[in-house]
Amino acid sequence: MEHIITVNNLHKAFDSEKVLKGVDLKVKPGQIFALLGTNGAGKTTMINILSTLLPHDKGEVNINGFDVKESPHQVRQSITLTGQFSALDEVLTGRENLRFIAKLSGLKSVEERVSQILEEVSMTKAADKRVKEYSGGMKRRIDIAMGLLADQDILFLDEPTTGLDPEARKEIYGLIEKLVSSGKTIFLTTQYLQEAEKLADYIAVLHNGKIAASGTFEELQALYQRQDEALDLEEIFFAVIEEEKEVRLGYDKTNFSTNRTTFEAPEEKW
Ligand SMILES: Nc1ncnc2c1ncn2[C@@H]1O[C@H](COP(=O)(O)OP(=O)(O)OP(=O)(O)O)[C@@H](O)[C@H]1O
Repeated sequence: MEHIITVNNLHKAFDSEKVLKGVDLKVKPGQIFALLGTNGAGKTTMINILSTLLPHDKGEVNINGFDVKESPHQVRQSITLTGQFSALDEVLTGRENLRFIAKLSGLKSVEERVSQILEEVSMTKAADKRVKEYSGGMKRRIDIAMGLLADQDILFLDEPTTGLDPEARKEIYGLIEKLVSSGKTIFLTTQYLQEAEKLADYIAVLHNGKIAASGTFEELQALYQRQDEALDLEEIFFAVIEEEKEVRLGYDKTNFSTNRTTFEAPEEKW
């Protein structure tokens, strides 16, 4: 399968607020795909639609060969979602939390699977301590571990490092890299652009309800330059947003030059 996630012309409105206005994107299997956007751009809305939690108004979403509207059950069997807020019971230990979810999911060989996953997220040593004694990074690792129990192919991680200190963020990124090297596809949102720059195989910027720019970091660098100077992802992100504003309002460009001629997602690069 060339693309494990395909989104075509996706629209979503809440009452009169149009949040997604024709999103197109494609994700290759085994990639780390980072969706970036300012607060309120619609990143969580996207993740919720792609993971079948929220119905969309128009367009097609295909996950692992299944349409989210026609085959939500099969989509759910292909994915896991770790949201922005921890789903852990603080009174239980990490192991007990995992055991609970493993049993609820009807997994076989629960103890063996739980130990295996604890090892995978490097939490074997602290597994029998109560979650309330864990650091933020440890909690997040158990949160991600819950999603790994059933061994799905695609992981949606909504801001997996938000609220963590730099060291804990590094640990989570190490874990994400490990998961991808074991064959998972990761679709994540993040506010930490430097980390997305280092980690992501493919980056898309959601702005004004559409993908305003997308590509590998190197492709984005080639498209957005300032006087032939290479930009980092943060500078590219602001250039994209600034450029969109200029195009919508009809301003002249002043600060940034781009090699872009259109503002459509560069399909040929997928
Ligand atoms: N259930 C809902 N009902 C009404 N409006 C909603 C709902 N969910 C999201 N919105 C609105 O949709 C817009 C996009 O929200 P969303 O949470 O998807 O953005 P985001 O990019 O994830 O933001 P953040 O980075 O702050 O988490 C916001 O204006 C939000 O208020």
